[in-house]
Amino acid sequence: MKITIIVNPTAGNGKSLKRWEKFKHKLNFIYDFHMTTSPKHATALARKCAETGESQFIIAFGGDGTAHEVIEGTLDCSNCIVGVVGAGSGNDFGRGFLSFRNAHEVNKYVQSQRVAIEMDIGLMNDQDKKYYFVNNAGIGFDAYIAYQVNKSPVKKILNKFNLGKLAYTFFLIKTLVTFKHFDLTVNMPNHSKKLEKVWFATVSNQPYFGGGMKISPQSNPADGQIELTVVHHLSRIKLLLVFVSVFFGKHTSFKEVHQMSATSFSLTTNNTMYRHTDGEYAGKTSPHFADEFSVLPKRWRMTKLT
Ligand SMILES: Nc1ncnc2c1ncn2[C@@H]1O[C@H](COP(=O)(O)OP(=O)(O)OP(=O)(O)O)[C@@H](O)[C@H]1O
Repeated sequence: MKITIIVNPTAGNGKSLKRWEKFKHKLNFIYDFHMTTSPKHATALARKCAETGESQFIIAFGGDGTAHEVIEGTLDCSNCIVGVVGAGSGNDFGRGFLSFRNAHEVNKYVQSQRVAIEMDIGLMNDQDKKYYFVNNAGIGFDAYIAYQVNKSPVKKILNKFNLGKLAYTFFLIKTLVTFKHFDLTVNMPNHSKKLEKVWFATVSNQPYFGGGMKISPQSNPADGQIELTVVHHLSRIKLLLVFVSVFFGKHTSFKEVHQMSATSFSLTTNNTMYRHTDGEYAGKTSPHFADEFSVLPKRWRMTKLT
């Protein structure tokens, strides 16, 4: 089996590279190595490995974005196993999936039988484009905050002082004051629902989002289902309360939080709304045109750690 390590040096605002410099000296096997040079590069590198037809063990070294990109490059590769070393800022992947915590665990896996488990991936399809999501995809309030934080130069400056979360808090408060709700029509295989005054709708493949919030406690990335969480009809103050309770997975007891499980959801908004997939900007909704969210079961293979 060929082993390839793909490192995103920019993940965790550069901390990933520093961690890699120490990590590599503890590895006791032979591997190919690539450093990404731009967004989506990890997908191209992983796809190249997958296309060789050889058995491949590909390790993504970075944050959620890097894990996502490597997985996307190995979709439907039955000879590929993806392993992840979480070295980003949010690292929700490591909360919902099992990832390597240190070099010792990677060495141990390489020396073992290298057992793999098949995992689901989510797909968001609008009229023009497909977007995959490993963790979750969303529309509305949270997507707009993620968009603002990612494009803000302030985030880079604050990250240098380990204060990246302050940027998120700033945009959360700003958006809380200015955000205008939307109406959402949800179509599922056997019923439909109209929800008014919606703050956000999140479709989850695994429980965590936003850097540790357990938004969808019942999600399981290997069960052939995805879960929709819709938060609507509540005041700005109560929304803050919901956000706090999400950290403890207690938000599901609020009557304004709707959760449902299915293999697909078709979501239509009445206004243009920001979207994200795995925390990255994924365009905007078009009013009255549906975005299709579905689960693609068992489409990639992950290290099974014991
Ligand atoms: N050399 C590079 N220069 C600039 N951006 C890069 C480079 N390599 C990868 N990227 C991009 O960096 C983005 C962020 O990476 P990643 O999500 O892994 O780290 P993070 O944002 O710190 O972690 P998390 O998502 O867990 O908070 C990804 O969207 C990826 O496309």
